[in-house]
Amino acid sequence: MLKLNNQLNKELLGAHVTFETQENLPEKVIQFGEGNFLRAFVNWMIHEMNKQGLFNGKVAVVQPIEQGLIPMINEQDGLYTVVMRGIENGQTVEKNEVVSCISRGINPYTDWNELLKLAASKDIKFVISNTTEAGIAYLEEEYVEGKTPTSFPAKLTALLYHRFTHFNASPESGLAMIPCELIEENGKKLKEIVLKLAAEWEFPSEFSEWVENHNHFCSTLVDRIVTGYPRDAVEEFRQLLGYEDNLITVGEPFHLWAIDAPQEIAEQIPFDKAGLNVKWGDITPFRNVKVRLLNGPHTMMSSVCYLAGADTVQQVMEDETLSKFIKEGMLNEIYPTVDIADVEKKNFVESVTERFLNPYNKHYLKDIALSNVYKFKSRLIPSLLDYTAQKSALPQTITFALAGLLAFNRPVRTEGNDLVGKRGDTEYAIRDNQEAIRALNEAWSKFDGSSEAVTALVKEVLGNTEVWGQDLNEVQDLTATVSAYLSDILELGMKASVEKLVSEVSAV
Ligand SMILES: NC(=O)c1ccc[n+]([C@@H]2O[C@H](COP(=O)([O-])OP(=O)(O)OC[C@H]3O[C@@H](n4cnc5c(N)ncnc54)[C@H](O)[C@@H]3O)[C@@H](O)[C@H]2O)c1
Ligand SMILES: O=P(O)(O)OC[C@@H](O)[C@@H](O)[C@H](O)[C@H](O)CO
Repeated sequence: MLKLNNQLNKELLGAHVTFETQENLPEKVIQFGEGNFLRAFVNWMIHEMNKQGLFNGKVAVVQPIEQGLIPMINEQDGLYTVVMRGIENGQTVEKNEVVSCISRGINPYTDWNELLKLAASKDIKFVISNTTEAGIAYLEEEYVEGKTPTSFPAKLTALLYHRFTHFNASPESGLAMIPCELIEENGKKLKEIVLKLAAEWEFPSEFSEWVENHNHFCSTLVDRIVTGYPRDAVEEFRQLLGYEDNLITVGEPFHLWAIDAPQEIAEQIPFDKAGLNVKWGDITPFRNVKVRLLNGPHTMMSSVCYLAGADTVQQVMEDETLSKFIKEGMLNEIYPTVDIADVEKKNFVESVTERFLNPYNKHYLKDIALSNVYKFKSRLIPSLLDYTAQKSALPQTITFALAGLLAFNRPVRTEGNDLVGKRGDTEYAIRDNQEAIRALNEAWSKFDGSSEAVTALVKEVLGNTEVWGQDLNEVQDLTATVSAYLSDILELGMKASVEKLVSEVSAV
């Protein structure tokens, strides 16, 4: 890799920025995932605790898949800048901070033994992860001693087994797993897969008992909008910071981490004592409100508003029609399905609206649209079903967004495993899980433009139980309504169709 003269690393750091190196702290955390979010959220928090002398530990970062940022992380001695931009309590926040809690990056595909060695360290207490929703998934695979397993849960199982044997099953050697993946009961799901793999790999039953009794798998819910590397403002940041940093990650000041863990873990990793917004205890209320009222509207806008011409969340919120569309969905359709006190709900919606309008973070709809079929299923279908059950009618804007999702996922061609869609003259990548890609590609390939073909396409896609986990055609009136909206989108274009929808909804 090309080394730049002015690139951030330990040597350069002293000359350019003030910080505490916390050089000799022990590695206490193994972290699966080196992405933008973890660096701007968990690592930023650990850095904050270290600054206050409350944790005194470093993080060894492991790349979960073969391609990743480990070489870049090591090139910069684990250092990178978190750029915080936004409005907090009415005040503009603009902070740049070099985070120094990462000791090193380990590539398990080239250094598996190094990772096992670390797993056998008495200092290690935590495994933190964010491997996207796709990462906590069971994959059938063989265990071959000394060989890097493929999936993240399989890597974790092998690593825990090594620790178990190294410490002769001692209860004190158990770890706390703190996953951040945005799936329901992430900790519980991760544990189930670990135990399933342990049984399949015929590890001794004492290992499973040790996993059960002396390790904790905490379910968590994370919240911070992180837009990542500022790819369209690289020069601006180079000037501002005075050094090159290939790992800058941009995020908003707002942060919330709800962690369901026993008291002893809260004491070992005392985020809240460092003034961080970490809530220990039941995470269910936080999860419902956040996934439905923040991620849900994001997913609605990622297909509909992108095809209507907007590129960023801020542009959506500043456009009269598009913001009405999103607000209608949030306030009148999703809001009644969230079961928490009205005051809290109102506060949350107000803060989300302010966060969506953040003028400093460019949050691209194309990024949010990654895996948007999968996200629609987990972030919007529950609201659609609850609303329909409550009101005996379909939520119009969410239903329209479902039609918009089908339109967004209309391929003009394929490229490797991805599909390519088109907005005007601009092509965009359609990336999703294999079932969704297959279902949409097949359905659109039969489409001949007739009105019967629209209904047939909608029926086929909504009926794909592999994609949705159920047959959505069974929801009263859904097939016909989505078909009508999709016909509008195909005939009038997206912007005019949203205008039509918004005027119909406001007239009711
Ligand atoms: N960016 C945000 O605002 C934000 C906020 C809250 C939660 N999240 C969650 O964090 C996740 C990562 O976001 P990011 O912005 O850091 O993305 P990123 O692309 O920077 O990082 C993705 C990480 O996931 C790993 N990964 C990807 N596919 C994988 C797979 N199949 N198996 C194992 N690991 C895999 C990558 O190696 C990388 O470490 C998202 O899926 C999202 O649910 C993001
Ligand atoms: O990160 P994703 O791709 O799972 O979802 C896109 C956004 O909805 C998400 O990143 C939010 O900004 C985040 O969940 C806020 O905490």
